Parts: sequence; C-alpha cells; structure tokens
Amino acid sequence: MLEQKERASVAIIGGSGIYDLSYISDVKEIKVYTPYGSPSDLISVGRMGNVKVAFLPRHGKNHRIPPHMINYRANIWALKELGVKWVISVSAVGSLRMDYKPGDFVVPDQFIDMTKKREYTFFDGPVVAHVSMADPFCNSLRKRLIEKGNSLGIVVHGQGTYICIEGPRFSTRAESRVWKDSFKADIIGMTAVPEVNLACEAQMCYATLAMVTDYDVFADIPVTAEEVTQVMKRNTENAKKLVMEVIKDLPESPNREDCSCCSSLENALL
Ligand SMILES: CSC[C@H]1O[C@H](OP(=O)(O)O)[C@H](O)[C@@H]1O
Ligand SMILES: Nc1ncnc2[nH]cnc12
Repeated sequence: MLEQKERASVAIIGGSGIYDLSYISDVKEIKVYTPYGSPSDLISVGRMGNVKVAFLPRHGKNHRIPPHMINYRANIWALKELGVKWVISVSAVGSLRMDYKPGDFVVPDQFIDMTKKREYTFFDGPVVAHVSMADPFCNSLRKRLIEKGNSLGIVVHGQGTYICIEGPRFSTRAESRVWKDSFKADIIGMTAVPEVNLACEAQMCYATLAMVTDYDVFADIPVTAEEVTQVMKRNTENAKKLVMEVIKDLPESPNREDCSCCSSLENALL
C-alpha cells in the first residue's frame, strides 16, 4: 500500500558514501509499504530537470544496515510501486586488477554470486519463475553510463565481472586470489546480488555504476572500511554528475529494441 501518489520513472540506489543526492529538486520524502516490510529508508522523490526521480540509500541514511541485512526485496518492490522503470545503482567496489584504479568507475556486465543467505526472488511459489541471468545488467543503461562518462572525461571501464560476497567481512588473501586468478572476476562488492536479480524479476532496467575504492586484499595493505568511505567521499561528485547527465537524457520508458528488461518474465513463468 502506498501512503501517497508520488511517481518516478528513474531511481538511484545509493551505496556506501552516497546517502543523498544534491541534484534533485522539489524533494519529498515518502514512506512506501511493501509485502516484504520496510525499505532501507524513506524514499526521496523529486525532479532532475524534467525527469521524476527517486533516491533510496541502500544502507539507510546513517549507514546503519550492513549488506547482508538489507531488505533487497522491499527496496525493489517499493521502487516498482513508484512506477520506476530505470534503476541506477551506485556502489563502492574493490578492484581485482591493477588497471582498474581507485577513483575509476566500472560498469559491470556480469556477476558471480558468492552470497550465502539472502532472499533472492519474488517468486517463492505457487507462481514459479526462472528468469534468465545470462546478461543481468541492462545493456541500454550500461551504454548510456559508459558513453556519458567518456564524454565527461571520467574514467569509466565498460566491462567487468562483479563478484558479490556475503560480507560483512572482507575476503581473506586466499579468497581474493581465487576471485582474481581462478574466477577472473574484476571487481568485488557485497550488494549487487540479489538487487540486480530482483530488478530483473520486476522487469526493470538496472545497471551498476561501480566506483573502485581499493585493491581488495591482494595489495600490500589490505582494504579497510575507512579507506572505502574516504575514497568514495573524494569521488562522489563525479558519480553524481555522471548519474545526473545520464538521467537528463533518459526517455520515460525503455525502448524494447534497445533491451529486453521489461519482458524478462515472458519465457520465465511456469
Ligand atoms: C563500506 S565497505 C563495504 C561495503 O561497501 C560496498 O557497499 P555498496 O555496494 O552499498 O556501495 C560493499 O558492497 C559493502 O557493502
Ligand atoms: N574490497 C572490497 N571487498 C568487498 N566489498 C567492497 N566494497 C568496497 N571495497 C570492497
């Protein structure tokens, strides 16, 4: 049940270090109720130019929810309730390769799921769905982030495999070696799964703008939470600018010729 009649076509889910979005005007904070309980926080609904935008801080405003305790289903459900079609997730990630440097952005095209105990689906029965995850991130939205980033002179790597660990702890050195050398993952974080899966089930276009904050634990000095937030703070302006420029040019609804996100359930339901 919705408390009000606010709508938005685009949502930004802010990760570590991004708890508000200065570029939104006419902001109203709203509470959205879902069958899965409360989203991570009130949702800010406002405008960027002519586009109606919703903003949700994934960990809550004071970073009080750790990655394994986030109610991903409530978050995605709430955004769907608001009419959201496009979701841009901003996330801090560790790098597993030297050429993806702290401060660079990556727009991942694949993920590897190493999480252990999350709620991964809206389809717990009696309706059963097996949604394709071959290309989990929306290619149309990814392309917009990459091209706009390049035109703004921001370093955006256009490909990457995001390995999602359960957290909240960081990896051991042995684990990091496996992610990097055996699994050939490029970046590491704790939140893309099941956020992206659920967005696919909800037939929304979803892409991650990942900001590299550290070299995980294969560097001499292993990553710390303090390091992640400091690097993120120094680079949030670039993230916000890029997101805003992409949103300004987004059509109200995705074009079916550019991606198949809004028909993801067509061959998935049993
Ligand atoms: C603060 S260090 C680890 C934390 O940062 C990332 O969060 P997010 O993806 O929401 O930016 C990572 O996934 C961990 O949750
Ligand atoms: N090295 C790392 N491992 C897991 N999540 C992260 N978020 C930012 N850096 C990370």
